[in-house]
Amino acid sequence: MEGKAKEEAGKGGVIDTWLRKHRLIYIGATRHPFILAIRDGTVNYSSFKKWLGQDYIFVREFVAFAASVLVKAWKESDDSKGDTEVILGGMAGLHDEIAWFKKEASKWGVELSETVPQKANQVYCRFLESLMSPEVDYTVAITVFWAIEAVYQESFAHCLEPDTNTPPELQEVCQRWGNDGFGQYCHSLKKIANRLLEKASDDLIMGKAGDDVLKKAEVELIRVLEHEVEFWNMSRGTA
Ligand SMILES: Cc1ncc(CO)c(N)n1
Repeated sequence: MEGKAKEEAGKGGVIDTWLRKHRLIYIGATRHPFILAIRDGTVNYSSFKKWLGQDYIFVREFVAFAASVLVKAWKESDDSKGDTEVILGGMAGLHDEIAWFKKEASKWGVELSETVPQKANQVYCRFLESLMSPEVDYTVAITVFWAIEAVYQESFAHCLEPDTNTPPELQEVCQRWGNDGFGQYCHSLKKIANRLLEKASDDLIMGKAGDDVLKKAEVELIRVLEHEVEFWNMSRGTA
């Protein structure tokens, strides 16, 4: 990152700078018509069930990605900052989430064992798999990790705001990602990502490596947002 960008980032962190820069796609991912339909109570239940089955498959893949991020945190930082605890806490949450998906699927009559990943889901999972490689920098991986969690947090918290018409039977789903604890967790991930991005930016100024890492983190962040939009689109489609 150049001097000016860094100066600006100093005010709210690198991530907020990027979110301002890529605002349209960020809004696209966090205020998608699928989410707006939950929020105004017009959601189509076949879409919801489709999302549920597909997201279960995604989350199982995401667990493996989370494990790869944990390994990177353990390897690359001295962990005096406690990064591994934050990630481990996230993984514990994913463990609960998988149990919750099974319970929810049986409630809605979705047969998880018969659910096949749709195209957008396959593409997103392949993207995650590419980021599990040891070659991928911890800074890039944690930025991606934060973005994936943050999109759901922002999206579902939006459905829980006052004066929304989120159907009572979907409140619990929205609570899962929209609750304050999940918000805190996302904030912790964001702080870790910002710290590492800041460091990459300092390394760049000192003439050390860093430029590649920053560029790649920004590119992959945008890709996450694009994949999230596609994932919502897939869920909304009745095919
Ligand atoms: C597609 C998708 N993105 C993000 C999350 C959550 O964090 C999820 N469960 N599924």
